[in-house]
Amino acid sequence: MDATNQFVSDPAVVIDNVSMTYKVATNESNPSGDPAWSKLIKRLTPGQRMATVHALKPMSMVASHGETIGVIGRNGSGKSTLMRLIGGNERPTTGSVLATNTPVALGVSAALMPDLPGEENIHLGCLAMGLTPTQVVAKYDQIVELSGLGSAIHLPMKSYSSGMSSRLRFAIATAIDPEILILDEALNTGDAEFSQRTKARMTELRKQAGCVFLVSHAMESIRDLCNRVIWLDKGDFLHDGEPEAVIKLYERFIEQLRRGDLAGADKTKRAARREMQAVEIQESERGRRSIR
Ligand SMILES: Nc1ncnc2c1ncn2[C@@H]1O[C@H](COP(=O)(O)OP(=O)(O)OP(=O)(O)O)[C@@H](O)[C@H]1O
Repeated sequence: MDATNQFVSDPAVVIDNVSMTYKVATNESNPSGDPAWSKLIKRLTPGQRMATVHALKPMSMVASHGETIGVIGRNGSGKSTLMRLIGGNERPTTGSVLATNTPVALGVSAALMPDLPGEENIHLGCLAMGLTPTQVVAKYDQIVELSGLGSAIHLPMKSYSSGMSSRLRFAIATAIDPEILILDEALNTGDAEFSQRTKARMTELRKQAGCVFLVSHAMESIRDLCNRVIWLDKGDFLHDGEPEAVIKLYERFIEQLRRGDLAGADKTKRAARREMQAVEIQESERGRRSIR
């Protein structure tokens, strides 16, 4: 059994040939060279064209229960796009995302109200995630403790620093012991003490066989919290494996770019892609998929 196959036990999320393409208006002349868009272009404001952004090129992977998967890559590589697709916030252009449960993103902030104190926002956030009022009461102390906000929990959320509100959002999002949790750049604003608590909570989730996706530019957080890492670059799924191995390749690539060694950076990318053991998801019978 190869390194990739060991990830395939007990799948939580299956990403089956998923890609995401956006069409955006641009002032650049003939950005995509796609004649099919010429009719549409005529209807746009003069001077504007449609550009095609390949935010995520076709990719397949399987995330299992008990995995904390770090998602790394340069700006604009498709990390957040992939998280939105996994979270069900957007539909992919091709392929499908299958999950064993509804993924919880730290974006419960949508349900939170800046004018209300943290304590009332705990109720709002938990209700928005489907907890009953009795369950919220049972979880309340644990959430306040994890947030580490102390008496600030009685202050309106609009008075919180970005670190404080991200701590509260993390505490709320993990309160329901989510089976699938998406943390997109959510933990970077916490201080050292919160990092310890976050780590402990994420270890608990992993032990309960949760599956966590963690997008971060902070390699220390990725090293600390993840047991698997995927690397995206300009929409390409470049590598997938043990954190140290993937981070080493990524850091070499970034260093080569910094030095202006484009040939070296390209070589690193090609090596990463070549070494990756891709999974193949097959439809064994209508509606049933198997993983190779
Ligand atoms: N709604 C959208 N409409 C058009 N283009 C988009 C949209 N969302 C993302 N993109 C484009 O898709 C590409 C990937 O963006 P994405 O936000 O997924 O990257 P990222 O890896 O999360 O970047 P960062 O590290 O900067 O957060 C970028 O080129 C971005 O401009």
